[in-house]
Formats: sequence, C-alpha cells, structure tokens
Amino acid sequence: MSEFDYDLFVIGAGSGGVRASRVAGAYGAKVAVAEEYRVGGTCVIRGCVPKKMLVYGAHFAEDLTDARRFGWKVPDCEFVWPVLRDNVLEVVKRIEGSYGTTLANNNVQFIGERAVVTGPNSVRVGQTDYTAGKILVATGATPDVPDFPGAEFGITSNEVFELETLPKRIIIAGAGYIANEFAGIFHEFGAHVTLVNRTDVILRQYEQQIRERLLAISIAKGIEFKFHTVMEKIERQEDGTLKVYFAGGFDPVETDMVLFATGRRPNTDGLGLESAGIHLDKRGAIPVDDDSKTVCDSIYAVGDVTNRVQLTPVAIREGQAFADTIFGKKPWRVDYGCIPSAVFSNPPMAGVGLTETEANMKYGNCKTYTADFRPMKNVLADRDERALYKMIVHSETEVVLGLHMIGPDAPEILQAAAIAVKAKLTKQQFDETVALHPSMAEELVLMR
Ligand SMILES: Cc1cc2nc3c(=O)[nH]c(=O)nc-3n(C[C@H](O)[C@H](O)[C@H](O)COP(=O)(O)OP(=O)(O)OC[C@H]3O[C@@H](n4cnc5c(N)ncnc54)[C@H](O)[C@@H]3O)c2cc1C
Ligand SMILES: NC(=O)c1ccc[n+]([C@@H]2O[C@H](COP(=O)([O-])OP(=O)(O)OC[C@H]3O[C@@H](n4cnc5c(N)ncnc54)[C@H](O)[C@@H]3O)[C@@H](O)[C@H]2O)c1
Repeated sequence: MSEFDYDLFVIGAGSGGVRASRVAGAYGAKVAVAEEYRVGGTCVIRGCVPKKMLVYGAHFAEDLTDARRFGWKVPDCEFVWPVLRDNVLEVVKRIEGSYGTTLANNNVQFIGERAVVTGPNSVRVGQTDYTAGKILVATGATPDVPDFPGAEFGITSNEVFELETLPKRIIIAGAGYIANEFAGIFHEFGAHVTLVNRTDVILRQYEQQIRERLLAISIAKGIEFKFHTVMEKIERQEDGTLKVYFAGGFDPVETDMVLFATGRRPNTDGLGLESAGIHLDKRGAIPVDDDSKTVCDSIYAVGDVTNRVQLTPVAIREGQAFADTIFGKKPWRVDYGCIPSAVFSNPPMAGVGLTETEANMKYGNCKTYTADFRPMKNVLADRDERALYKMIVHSETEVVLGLHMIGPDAPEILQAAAIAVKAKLTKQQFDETVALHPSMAEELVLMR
C-alpha cells in the first residue's frame, strides 16, 4: 500500500493535464485530476477548437462572394450568429464529454473543483485534503487585461464564444495571435474592426515580410489599425455603447464591443505553491527544469503555467514526457526546436524554424528564397490577394533553417513541410522533389 492517497494528483484538466493523467493512469498509477471549470481546458472549451470553427464559419462570407465568379448563382445570404455559435458550443460539449470518458477509461478519478497545493505532497479541494506521491500543476493561463478605468466593460477570449449578439463595431486591444485571428473573424461577420497596438508591429515573432503581408491584406480588406497607442479609459454610454479614449492625442471612438487580446498570464494566483517552497518568476510562471520539475522534487508543472511555449501541442508533449518519464520508466525530454505554429488570420500564416533576422544573427548572412504569387483560386475569384512563401537557408550547408508562409491553407501546408525543416533537409533536397501540380504547395520546391 502506498503511503499516499494517490500516486499522482493533477491540478487542471486541460491539454497538458488530461494527457499526463490518462497516460499515467494507463501505466497503472493511481491518479486524480481536479478541474475547476470544464474538462478539456482552454484549447477545447474556449481556445483553438471553437476558434477554428469560427474561422471556418466566417470564411463563408468570402467563399459565397467568390462562388459567383465560379458560376454559382448565390442569392443574397444572411448570416445567423446564434446558429453558428450554438452549433460550435454543441461540438465543444461533445468533445468535453469524450475527454471525460477518456479519463474514466484510464481509471483517472475526476474531481470537478478547484485544488490548491498545501505542501510538497498535499493538495486541498474544498474542505478535503489529499496526499500524493507526485503533484502535477497544469493550470494553464488566463487573459491578461490592462488595468485602466472602464476596462471591466471589455471582454476577453473567455467570453467571445458565447456572445448574445454580434457587434457592428469592435475594437481589439493587442496585435498578437488572438487579436489578428478575431480581427479576421469579426470582419467577415460584417463588423467594423479596429486593432489598437502599442507599436506598429503585429505578430512580432513571425517573419517580417510575412507579417507585413498580413497587415497589408488586412488593411486592404477594411480592418483599421491604430498604432503607437493604448486605451486609457472606456465609458459606457446610456444606449449601452462604449466610448473608448486613447493615449497620445487620438480622438475617442464609439464602439459596441472591446476585446482584450493582450496576452495570457500563468494561472498561479492563490495556488499555494509557496507551501512547497516554489517561487514564481516575474510573469507569475512556475520555473521548471528540462523534465518539467520544479524546485520541489515531488511537484512538476507543464503547459501554459510554465510560460515556455503557449501552444496546445507543446502542453500535450510536456504532459506525455512527464508521464512516460515518471510513471512509464521511459524517460525523454521535449525538444523545443523547430516548433511549427500558425495564426488563423484571414489569410492564415504559418512558420517553422528561424526568421531571417534570427538566422543572420546565429549564422551570419543566410540565403533567402521567396515565392510571391496569386493563388489560382484568387485569380479566378478576381481577389487581389497574393500569397508569400519564404525560405531561409544556411549559406554554406544549404540546410533549410526556416520556412514561413502566408496564404490559403498555409497551416496545412506548413505542417508537412515542417517535417523536412526539422529533419534538416537542404534546399537542394527540396528542389529534387518533383512538384505536385497544380497546387500552392508546389512553390516550396520551385523557389528561386
Ligand atoms: C482564444 C485562444 C485560441 C487559441 N488557439 C490556439 C491554437 O490555434 N493552437 C494552439 O496550439 N494553441 C492555441 N491556444 C493556446 C492553447 O489553448 C493553450 O496553449 C493550451 O490550452 C495550454 O494547455 P494547458 O494544459 O497548459 O492549460 P489549459 O488548457 O488552459 O488547462 C488548464 C486547466 O486548469 C484549470 N485550472 C486552473 N486552475 C485550477 C485549479 N486551481 N484547480 C483546478 N483546475 C484549475 C482551468 O480551468 C483549465 O481547464 C489558444 C488559446 C486561446 C485563448
Ligand atoms: N494560433 C495559435 O496557435 C494561437 C491562437 C491564439 C492564442 N495562442 C496562444 O495564446 C497566447 C495568448 O494570445 P494573445 O494574442 O493574447 O497574446 P500575444 O502574446 O500573441 O499578443 C499579445 C499582444 O498584446 C499586446 N499587449 C500586451 N500587453 C499590452 C497592454 N498592457 N496594452 C496594450 N497591448 C498590450 C502585445 O504587444 C501583443 O501585440 C499566444 O501567445 C499564443 O501562444 C495561440
């Protein structure tokens, strides 16, 4: 008999926590997972999954317009938000249910409440104390909302999926992932979208030419950008609309909705980690080593709460590596090199490996190749939107160091190409691959 109630107690049933719980359970460990909201976490309930479904739904606005150029007699169409919203929420509920079933099938005990750490081997849920050989903190992150008068009148990505009605005008704070994805979504739903950003750089971590192409296309579509400013105050007016004031001499603007997309901070408030001697970094994240272990030998942390890479597949890998290493006797570590990522903006962009600036800093002058083209579908649709692919290549070895793209289906194309970049293939090996014609992806092997 173990001296503890559980071999593993997981706090948070999101991407990282569910993977770690079910894999540890499958290895025969006695596992409990506590979740204060809904099984599935951010990705399933109010992140990647419903977001992607809204991206699909929103894109019909352009598809239906383009269809006429392809010979379809499309009558004037009406978009009914509650239908899309409720269908998306229904699918989310089904996925949540299947996550619960997976936990049960792997003998993981589910506790639907908030848990806090009370010591190296103990947690508290409500009035009940539990002990565990290992504790895994997988509590994710939460929207970081700037503090200024009236900020409470804005919403975050937590609320955006359940709106009663769609705004006709929306101001989005931030110019990162969520801001650009929802700018595309709301614009296609017919709203006037304004993005407000402290600098004039959007999606800073992406390749400059690619993000500049997104900015140019977004502006051409009618999305408005207010750069070098921040919101200073929001007032709610008698008719329910909002008046937003900006720093730096910009006139106030009336709007129906404000969405904060200003980053996500680790969910560590009141989590009791100090009871185990764990101190947070200045972003509130839990510091961990390469095995996701904290300074306390019995406590580990994975996913957004560690603020390493805030992406679902990374949280899942960290959870899997933890469970394999600790409960499966198969130790391995997550490799953070060449993580592909995408922004589901309109059009979407995606990238893997080094940007040109990063590559030049690391290796000196690198070679770059680009393909700047109008996708065939856009030609017939008479849509003046060009795709751009960019490859960064080591000047001596010819190894492809980075691949970046914007255009239709860029995330789908990049996932496959990321295998080649991760495998350190050379430009010549790309070129030796026969093009698949006609496709957009063939540009990858035809770049000059
Ligand atoms: C709008 C949006 C879109 C996104 N889109 C993408 C995308 O397209 N691709 C991508 O890779 N990533 C995307 N992400 C990021 C992705 O959702 C996260 O990186 C991922 O969910 C992190 O997983 P996690 O396990 O660390 O945390 P989470 O999935 O957030 O899970 C943490 C869980 O812990 C629970 N919890 C917190 N504190 C406690 C406590 N004390 N007790 C019990 N339970 C607790 C929370 O309720 C939550 O369910 C998106 C995020 C957002 C917000
Ligand atoms: N497609 C995807 O994979 C995807 C989609 C959505 C979210 N995510 C993940 O979720 C994380 C959070 O998304 P996000 O868009 O909120 O963050 P982000 O880090 O991508 O962007 C935050 C933006 O807010 C700005 N900002 C920060 N503080 C501010 C302040 N006080 N006032 C004004 N502007 C401020 C930043 O300059 C930046 O433009 C992302 O970093 C990403 O890891 C991923």
